[in-house]
Amino acid sequence: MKIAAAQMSLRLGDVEHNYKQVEDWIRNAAQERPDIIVLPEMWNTSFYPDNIRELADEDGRRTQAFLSESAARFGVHIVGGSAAVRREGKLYNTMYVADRSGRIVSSYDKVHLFAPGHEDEKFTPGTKGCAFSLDSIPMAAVICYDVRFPEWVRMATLTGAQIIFVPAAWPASRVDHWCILNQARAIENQLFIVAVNSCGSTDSMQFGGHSMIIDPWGNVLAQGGDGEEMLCTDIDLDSVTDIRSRINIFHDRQPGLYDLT
Ligand SMILES: NC(=O)CCC(=O)C(=O)O
Repeated sequence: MKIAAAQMSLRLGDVEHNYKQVEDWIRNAAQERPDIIVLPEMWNTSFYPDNIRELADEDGRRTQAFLSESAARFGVHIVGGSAAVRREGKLYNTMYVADRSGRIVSSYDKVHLFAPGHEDEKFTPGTKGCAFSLDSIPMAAVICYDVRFPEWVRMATLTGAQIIFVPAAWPASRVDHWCILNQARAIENQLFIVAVNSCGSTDSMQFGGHSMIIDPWGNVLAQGGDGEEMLCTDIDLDSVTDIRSRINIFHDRQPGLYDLT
């Protein structure tokens, strides 16, 4: 399976520019004939302008139509990072996944909102995880700060996922955490992690890039630098069963003992 990860620089609050840019990137990535294109977090507005409430996509209608139409046009699955979405007057940081027929197969509202950046004051957290299949392969997704919560990523793994996507808008100042956490999540869950960060800067934030495609042994198959870049890599899904047969943590874990309260 071939994965393309779009590490891009987005313009804060410039929704039209960002749509055009994402459209160009999807068109260019499609020339490499990937099975899946993955976008970063909150690509419609960047993370995040003061007037986010006005700019957010009402009911995610435009985002879903755009991802669906792009996926069908280029015959590629799109894990749509996330977009700022307004539903019933509330703001959400929402991922949509479109399969190559153009069907929206999953959506996910970010559950762990980044309180140090006041995301929790503006946005409403999701209440459910995200698991879906593409080409009959089970996969899951979390968004950015979610990756700091190993229990949440383990829950996603226990759905049978072989790949977990982590779109992000992670700052350069903590890019060492980003790399280590993603690698740890791949090793401890014995699956592929496709972690796609933003790069570039806004007035107050420098995003860290260093998107990563990591195999279930923790090997980094592809890694971005600081700037814009499309990572494109083949992954061998057989390695999930191979590694789990060598060290079978899913057989050896003791879930009955994991509540000490
Ligand atoms: N967009 C985010 O969730 C930022 C997360 C972050 O900066 C961190 O966990 O550190």
